[in-house]
Amino acid sequence: MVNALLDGLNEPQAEAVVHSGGPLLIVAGAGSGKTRVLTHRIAHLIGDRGAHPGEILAITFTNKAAGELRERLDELIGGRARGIWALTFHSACLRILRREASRVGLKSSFSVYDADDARRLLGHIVKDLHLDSKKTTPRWLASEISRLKNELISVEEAAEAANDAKATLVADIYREYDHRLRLADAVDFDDIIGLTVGLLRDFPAVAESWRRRFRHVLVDEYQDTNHAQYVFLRELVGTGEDASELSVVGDADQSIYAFRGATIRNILEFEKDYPNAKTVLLEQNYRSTQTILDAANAVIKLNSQRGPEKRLWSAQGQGPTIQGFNAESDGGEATWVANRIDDLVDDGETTFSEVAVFYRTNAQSRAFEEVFIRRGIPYKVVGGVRFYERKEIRDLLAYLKLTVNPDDTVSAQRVINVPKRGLGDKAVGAVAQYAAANDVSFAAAARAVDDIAMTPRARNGVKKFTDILDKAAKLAETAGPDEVLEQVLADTGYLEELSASKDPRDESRVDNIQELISVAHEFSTKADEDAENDTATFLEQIALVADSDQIPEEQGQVTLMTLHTAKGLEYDTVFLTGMDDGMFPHERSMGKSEDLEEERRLAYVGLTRARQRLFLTRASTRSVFGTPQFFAASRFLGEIPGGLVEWSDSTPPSKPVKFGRTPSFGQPIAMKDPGDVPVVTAGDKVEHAKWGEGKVVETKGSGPRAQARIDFGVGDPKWVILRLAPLTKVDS
Ligand SMILES: Nc1ncnc2c1ncn2[C@@H]1O[C@H](COP(=O)(O)OP(=O)(O)OP(=O)(O)O)[C@@H](O)[C@H]1O
Ligand SMILES: [Mg+2]
Repeated sequence: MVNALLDGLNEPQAEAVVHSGGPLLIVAGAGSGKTRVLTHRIAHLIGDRGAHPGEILAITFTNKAAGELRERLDELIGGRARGIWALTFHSACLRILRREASRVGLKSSFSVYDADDARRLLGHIVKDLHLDSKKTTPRWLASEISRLKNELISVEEAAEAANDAKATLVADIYREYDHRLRLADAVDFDDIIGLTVGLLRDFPAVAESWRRRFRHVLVDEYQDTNHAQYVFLRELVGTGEDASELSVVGDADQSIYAFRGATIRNILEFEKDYPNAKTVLLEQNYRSTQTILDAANAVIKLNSQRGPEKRLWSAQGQGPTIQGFNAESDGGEATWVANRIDDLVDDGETTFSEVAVFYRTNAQSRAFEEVFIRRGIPYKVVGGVRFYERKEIRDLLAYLKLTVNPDDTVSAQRVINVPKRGLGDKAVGAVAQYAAANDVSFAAAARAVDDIAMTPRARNGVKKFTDILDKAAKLAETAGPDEVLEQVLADTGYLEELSASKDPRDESRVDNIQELISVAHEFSTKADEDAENDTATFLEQIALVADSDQIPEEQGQVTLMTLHTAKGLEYDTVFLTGMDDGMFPHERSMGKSEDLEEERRLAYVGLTRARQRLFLTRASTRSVFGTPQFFAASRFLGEIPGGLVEWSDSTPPSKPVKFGRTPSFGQPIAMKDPGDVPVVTAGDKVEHAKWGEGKVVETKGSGPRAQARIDFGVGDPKWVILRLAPLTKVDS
């Protein structure tokens, strides 16, 4: 057994696998087998050290990664792997919370609010407190409160620490938000971790029993843990005599979730936090060619905030040179990428499923999708607007959530008048007011509708709503989520409303609902013996899907995703696109050096996903909100040694394209020579080929970025890029 598990591991890897006793830290660069070591270590614990699978908690960054870990273990040690908890932080803490709910003041049927629910709840609060929702946006509040929760700062501590108007406002809303969450018997994502920490801290006996249960805790991607997750691990594992064995693997250079509170501190100071820790360094990369590694190393070297110096090397040889392409437009960039993919697949060099296209932000997928559809290149976009974020799906899930937790206020307010039941804002407001005055949940208030002043028609509507909920809740006691959904659809007339609609989008909504019912049906009839298949579990699974959980299982599709989602994955062929300053590094991150370093780590993550072939592409103009804008090459490109990349350019534009529409693919828009760019100032008269005569209102930028806002007498004044616009100055 020992040999079988250690076969195919190098010396430090094997050392990490068999290490026993104190805490273990494996720090190493990308592709050095960290995840592989973790998997082998678990197999070793069970196979050679006699650990019971139930004693193992393995924390991965996504549910998909957890699934893969289980699969790999199945290969290594067979069915015995089933009892281990291979979960994300959120799934693991949620399981613990469900079992101990009453101790933290929750019912075991509590709801999980995702980001959208949380923002809605904050929206209600902003409205009820008569705050300006443009200045105090729910999105901003959500991120402020999330930051506090990730730091484990309680409502009281936030209020105490608040020393200016802004912090006081946030603290006040934090208090109200938490109060309303508890009234709704709901937790948000950050609470899942925070409440579990509270549980372990406040109930030493509970902490001890979980510690006895999980004798081995293993964490992948440790560099992306935030403070709350760090404390959770500490509390769970313990530090005394009875501490469990903690093994973490990570790479400070791949920490890319600072915006969610992740802090490299956790990995940099592991040895301080756990003084008897053993540290293992891995230096051989098994994933990529030396060329790819050289490029990645050259970029990351420029960061000042780093872990121990790593010398990552590959035995795979130099491999092909990196290919770079300077496109004139984002459409041209996408066309070039499609051409390369077609060539590689035609030549039998790779398959579609071994190709990934990365970009910085979700919106960038559109240009690629358009070209791929035209070309018949099969693809799948990971992330973006997700199935479970669609309106009709969220509506139905709201009903489903209410069957499990009748106090779920955000869900109740969402669907009390969906489909329409003759309830105006006034009636809904009256119910909400009653709820606030009596400190009960919205749905509880709806049930007391006889005590609330409103028109008989509205009262009837409310009663119809609570009747539907009661009936659905009753069915949910014995039936699966698919049957409950079908009954809700029948009772509410939701489908009829969609069918009667003339909006063409409503047709696809009906398809989506069908899809949801199929998913629910599949879930309900799942044969897996130890799987729970009640509605609450179904909802939980949906609430915790992460972007990278949707990576295609079926073969034969190119994968399109953001760089953040690409973490931990690998592909034969990788296209890193949108390599323009302002796109990547992202515009918002170019100011502060620590933000720029985070972007550089993201570049490092992207570059190191490639096994064989790496392509870097950019475009000098991109359509931003329908208007072409000029971009300079990403500074990261300049950081890669020239000899590693072979650049090519698109052919210069032959004929000018009319300004004012998105440049079409492969048809770059014309740019004036610098000498021909009109120089204008406010007050100047100009003539535009399409819009006619206008007057310059203001100007900004200089050189190739010079822009002017021009009033053409119709609509709002328009911003144009002087280098691109078919515009001449008119002497007056
Ligand atoms: N000793 C080894 N022999 C052969 N292949 C290996 C060895 N160690 C790792 N690999 C392979 O190298 C690739 C990278 O390994 P793995 O994904 O575990 O690296 P990682 O350090 O977790 O990377 P990342 O930092 O990107 O998460 C995988 O395909 C893995 O199977
Ligand atoms: Mg990994």
